[in-house]
Amino acid sequence: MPLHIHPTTESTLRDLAEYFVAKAHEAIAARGRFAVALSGGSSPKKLYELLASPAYRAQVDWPNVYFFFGDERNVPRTDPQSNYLMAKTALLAPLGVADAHVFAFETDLSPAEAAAAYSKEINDFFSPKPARFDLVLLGLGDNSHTASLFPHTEVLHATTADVQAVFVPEVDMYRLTFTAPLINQARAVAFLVFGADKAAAVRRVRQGTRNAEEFPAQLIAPSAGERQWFLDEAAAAELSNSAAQPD
Ligand SMILES: O=C1O[C@H](COP(=O)(O)O)[C@@H](O)[C@H](O)[C@H]1O
Repeated sequence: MPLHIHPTTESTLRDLAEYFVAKAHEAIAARGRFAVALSGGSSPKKLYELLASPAYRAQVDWPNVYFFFGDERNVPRTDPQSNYLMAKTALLAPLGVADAHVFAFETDLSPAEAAAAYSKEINDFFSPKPARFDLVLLGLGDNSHTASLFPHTEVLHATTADVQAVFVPEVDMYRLTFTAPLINQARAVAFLVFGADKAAAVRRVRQGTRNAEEFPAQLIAPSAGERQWFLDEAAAAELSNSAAQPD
């Protein structure tokens, strides 16, 4: 079912953790490894803590998991805003993931150089095949951005499956982000959204008039993969019954 709505944030997180475990099993059984792109921002920390907790840590063959980041703030890895730091603290360090399995942005480079270097790392990892993540985790901002695909930014028009740097006036900083074409090459994409302050964005992205300039998350539509939404009831509150039906 592409749309998973739960009464609480906790049950939403558990469902997504189970989905993560299932996708990891599937990928490792089929290809010997699981390549996942983590999301950042405020929503996924609890998911990462759950995955590292005793209930889930034994369910995944972590040594065969490779971690990437779907976007990053252009800040040092030690900065509290760093997506890498959050994931390291909540997930990677508690699990003892080897550094060689963690692909973090080199934010000491210029934004353009960091984006180019990350694109190359991704291409080298998947070479000779095109970059195809087993799972891309995504959040949704209350302005309908996802990854660092912000409204009215140039990166929304990207036609190449790579990583780009974008200056986002709204947050007054450079961000580094997967382009929509790169995300859409994934085998699976999962949005995690909770809280009433995201309800309007969920409705606009899922049910609103097509307008990716205003609602960038509308760009996410895997060409040969699945797209899942994990919502709590508060985030799903503005969906009409018909829109609450599976995609
Ligand atoms: O996919 C993502 O979405 C968030 C927006 O999520 P929020 O929980 O911070 O509102 C984004 O900023 C984040 O970096 C990204 O990976």
